[in-house]
Amino acid sequence: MSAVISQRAHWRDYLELTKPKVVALMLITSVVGMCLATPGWVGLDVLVFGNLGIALCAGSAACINHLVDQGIDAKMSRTSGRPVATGKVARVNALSFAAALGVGGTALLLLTINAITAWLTVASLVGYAFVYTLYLKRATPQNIVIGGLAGAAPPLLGWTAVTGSVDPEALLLVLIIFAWTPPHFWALAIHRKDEYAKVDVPMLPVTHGDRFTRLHIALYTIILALITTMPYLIGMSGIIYAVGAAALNIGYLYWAVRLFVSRDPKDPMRSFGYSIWYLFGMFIVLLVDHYLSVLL
Ligand code: HEM
Ligand SMILES: CC(C)=CCC/C(C)=C/CC/C(C)=C/COP(=O)(O)OP(=O)(O)O
Repeated sequence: MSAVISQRAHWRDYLELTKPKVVALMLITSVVGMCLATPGWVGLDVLVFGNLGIALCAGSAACINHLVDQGIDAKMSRTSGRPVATGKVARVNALSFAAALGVGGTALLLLTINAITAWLTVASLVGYAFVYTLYLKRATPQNIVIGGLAGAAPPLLGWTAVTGSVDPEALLLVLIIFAWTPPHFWALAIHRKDEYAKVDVPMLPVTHGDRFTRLHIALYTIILALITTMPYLIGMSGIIYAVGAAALNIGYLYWAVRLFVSRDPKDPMRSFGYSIWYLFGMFIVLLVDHYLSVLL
């Protein structure tokens, strides 16, 4: 009896299906997209309903990822404890949950924000849950490069929630996350290479080896450092951003070089950890610069 009870799904299992920490960082980028879209303050309704709608749709996409990947998740030690992989949350319940989140999020964006934000969010949901998870992930080592576009969308979604239009500054914010995704993910993929090979997922370290992946992490980090200077160069952000971005880039370039020359097996996950702080820091610096530069 106790075994049955311990297997019963808890609300925390449903929360886990939404990949809450990933979605939380996405929401920071969408909030920054909103704030940078206007010289004034963002309306509380846009801030609350816009981010809630984006979060619900992103959570829905993450839940579909758990459903589609049930088989491979169950075979990899990093993911084998996930609620759908273990059977703790039944597939039908996960599917209903994903549908409710997706329909609820889309309706909220349509009713309280605008159509362009709603449809771009749906496109990101479909891009991650279906194009990336169902197809690209299993098809090509460029899976996360192309699929990264869906995860990079939140600052644009935040921007369109405020302006109703797709503008170049918003696309630059997308480009930052797009260029960040390969060094973010490939560091983890180096660490988990054997597991990906075991389940036949063609991640770059599996298909092209460790050295090639480390080189590509370094090249994308250089591209990322160049792209992140653009907000300053085009006058979108000021000196506070320039200094903050430079410091974060020096840190990431250090990790890229270290990863390329070092053989310490702990370094890939250290670099992965830095990637998350890097993106968080970059968007916080964009935000601080946006509000403080009027004072300078
Ligand atoms: C296609 C694009 C991406 C891929 C393939 C990817 C892959 C991953 C993987 C495999 C993990 C490890 C999860 C785990 O520990 O179980 C992870 C963690 C994480 N990712 Fe990404 N990611 C992508 C895009 C993003 C984006 C766009 C963001 C946010 C803007 C993000 C934020 C995070 C965060 C915060 C974590 C840590 C989660 C935790 O500690 O539980 N990722 N990512
Ligand atoms: C609407 C919107 C903004 C949608 C974006 C949704 C979203 C949550 C994207 C997350 C990207 C991510 C964590 C990819 C890893 O998937 P994986 O399957 O390679 O990694 P895993 O093995 O940890 O599941």
